[in-house]
Amino acid sequence: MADNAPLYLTDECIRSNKLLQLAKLIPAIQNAMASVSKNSDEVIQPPRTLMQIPSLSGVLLSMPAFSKNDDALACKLVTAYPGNADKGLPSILGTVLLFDPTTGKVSAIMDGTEITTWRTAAASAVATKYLHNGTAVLAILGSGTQAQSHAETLDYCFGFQQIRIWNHRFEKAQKLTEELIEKGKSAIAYQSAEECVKNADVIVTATFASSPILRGKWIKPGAHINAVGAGINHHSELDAELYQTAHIYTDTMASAKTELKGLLDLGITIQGEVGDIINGTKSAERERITVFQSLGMAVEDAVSAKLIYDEYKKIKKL
Ligand SMILES: NC(=O)C1=CN([C@@H]2O[C@H](COP(=O)(O)OP(=O)(O)OC[C@H]3O[C@@H](n4cnc5c(N)ncnc54)[C@H](O)[C@@H]3O)[C@@H](O)[C@H]2O)C=CC1
Ligand SMILES: O=C([O-])C1=[NH+]CCC1
Repeated sequence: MADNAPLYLTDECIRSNKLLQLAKLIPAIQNAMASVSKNSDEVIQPPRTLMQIPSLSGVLLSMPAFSKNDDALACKLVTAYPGNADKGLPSILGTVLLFDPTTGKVSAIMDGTEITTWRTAAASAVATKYLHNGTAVLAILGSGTQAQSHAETLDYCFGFQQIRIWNHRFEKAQKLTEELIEKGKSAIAYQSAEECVKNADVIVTATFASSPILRGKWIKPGAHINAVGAGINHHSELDAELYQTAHIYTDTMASAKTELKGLLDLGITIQGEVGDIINGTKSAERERITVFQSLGMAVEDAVSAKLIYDEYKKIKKL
C-alpha cells in the first residue's frame, strides 16, 4: 500500500484492537448531541438521504457530517436489510469515509457496522442519563445486534439489577440472555413482551417490527423508553397511546420533520432534542413516561470514526 493511501479498518480490526471504547465514546456522543442542538457552526449535518428499495425490502442511507470540536469530517453509507439475518449477515451494513478536514483527502475507510452498533447504544445511554427515573430493571424488546449493544452499554452506565430480554422468537431471546449471563449479568428471557416490560424502569425497542410491540398501558409511570428500531418506519414499535401520553425527545429535529412525519401528522408533539436537555434549554419531566425516539445521526458516526482513527494511530505509533 502506498504511504499516502487511506487506512482501511475493518470491523474485526476495530473490535480486536478495542478501538472504540465506551469510556471515550459516550462522552464524545454526548458532546455531539449537545452541539447539534446549539445554534452554531460546531456541527454541520444536512438531512440524510434515505433511499428505499421496496422490491428488495432494503434501505440505503447517505450520512455526511462535520464536527468542528472533534475535527471530524466523515460520510457514512449504510444499508438496512432485515432479511440479512437469514443469510448470516448483519441487517445493518455500512462503510464510513473519514476525511482530513483541512484538505478533504480521505484518511481512512472503515467498516461501519461496529460504529453503528455502539454509537447508537451510546446515544441511548446519554438520553437515558437525562430522562430516566430509576435504573433497577432494564427490559429490551429484540435480541439482535442493537439489543446486545444496548444491554451492554446501558448496564455499563447504570448497573441494572436485572436485564430482561423478549424476542418474537423466544429461542433468540434465550440465546442473548445466556450470553449476558456468561458476561456476569443478571438476565432473564421472556415469552411475553407485556410481562417483560412490567414495572421496568428503562425499556429499549430494537426490532424490525412494523406494528407495535410495546403498548402504553403496559408501562409504569416514569418509565423511560429508548425507541431505536423499526427500519423504514421509525415509529412503528410503540403504539399511538404511548406516543400520545409520553414526553418525546429525538436526536435531531431536522430529520424528525421528514422521518417522523407519520407521528407529527397524528398531532403528536416532539418536545425537542436530547441535546436541548443537555444544554439546559429544555427540562426533562422524569416523573412522566419519556421516549427517546432515536433516528441515528451522521455526526455520531463522524466522531466515532475519528476516535477509532486516533486510537489506531496511537497504538500503531503512526
Ligand atoms: N436509531 C438508530 O440509530 C439505529 C437504528 N437501527 C434499527 O434498529 C433495529 C435493530 O437493528 P439490529 O439490531 O442491527 O438488527 P438485527 O437484525 O440484529 O436485530 C433485529 C431484531 O428484531 C427482531 N425482529 C425482526 N422482525 C421482527 C418483527 N416483525 N417483530 C418483532 N421483532 C422482530 C429480530 O428477531 C431481531 O431480534 C432496526 O430497525 C434498525 O433499523 C439500527 C442502527 C441504528
Ligand atoms: O443511523 C443509522 O445508521 C441508521 N438508522 C437506521 C438504520 C441505520
